[in-house]
Amino acid sequence: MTAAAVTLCFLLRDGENGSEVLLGLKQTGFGKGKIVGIGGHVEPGESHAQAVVREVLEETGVVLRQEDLRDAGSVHFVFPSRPEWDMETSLFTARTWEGEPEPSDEILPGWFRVDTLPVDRMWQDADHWLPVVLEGRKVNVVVTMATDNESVASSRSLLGQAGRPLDSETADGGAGTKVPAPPSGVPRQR
Ligand SMILES: Nc1[nH]c(=O)nc2c1ncn2[C@H]1C[C@H](O)[C@@H](COP(=O)(O)OP(=O)(O)OP(=O)(O)O)O1
Repeated sequence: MTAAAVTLCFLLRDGENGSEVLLGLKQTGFGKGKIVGIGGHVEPGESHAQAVVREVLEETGVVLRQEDLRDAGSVHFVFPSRPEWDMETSLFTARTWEGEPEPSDEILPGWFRVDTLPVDRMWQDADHWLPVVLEGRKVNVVVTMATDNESVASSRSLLGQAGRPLDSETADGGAGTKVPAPPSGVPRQR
């Protein structure tokens, strides 16, 4: 089965306490209740850049220009127990856009400090690749999920980059998701 083509864009800004990234609480569908990157499926006939500009507009109201996108590589999510969920995800960052993020039916957007990402409320693999992307580096990672479709069975960098999480095989053993208290202002939706 071919992995679905999806795309994510991480908007970055300078906050009072350092760099901040726009993420969002997923309010519907796949990954509901998790804090996720902004993006979605690439439609037939669209480039990945066109798709991410459209998705960011649909989900947050923010207007991006393709020329302001920075290519940050890709992550292949593999769900061996649910191959129909496999996704090949192109990643972008952006530092220039128009408008302020607004909630949509799908996403409740929010700014998070890059040095304290809400990893306990994200897909468990986020910690394996997102910090690298937000540092401005490119990734090319294959993340294989465990049979619970939540834990990470392994993650492997195809770039052979240095750095512990990306070039190490992990074996989280299918443990359940940790559910700590949510940060204030963002409702828990699990
Ligand atoms: N293991 C994983 N870790 C992660 O961080 N994001 C993942 C992931 N598996 C899937 N995703 C993301 C990638 C993709 O943007 C999104 C797909 O969710 P959906 O099918 O709900 O897509 P969307 O509803 O956002 O797209 P559209 O339906 O096209 O609007 O989930």
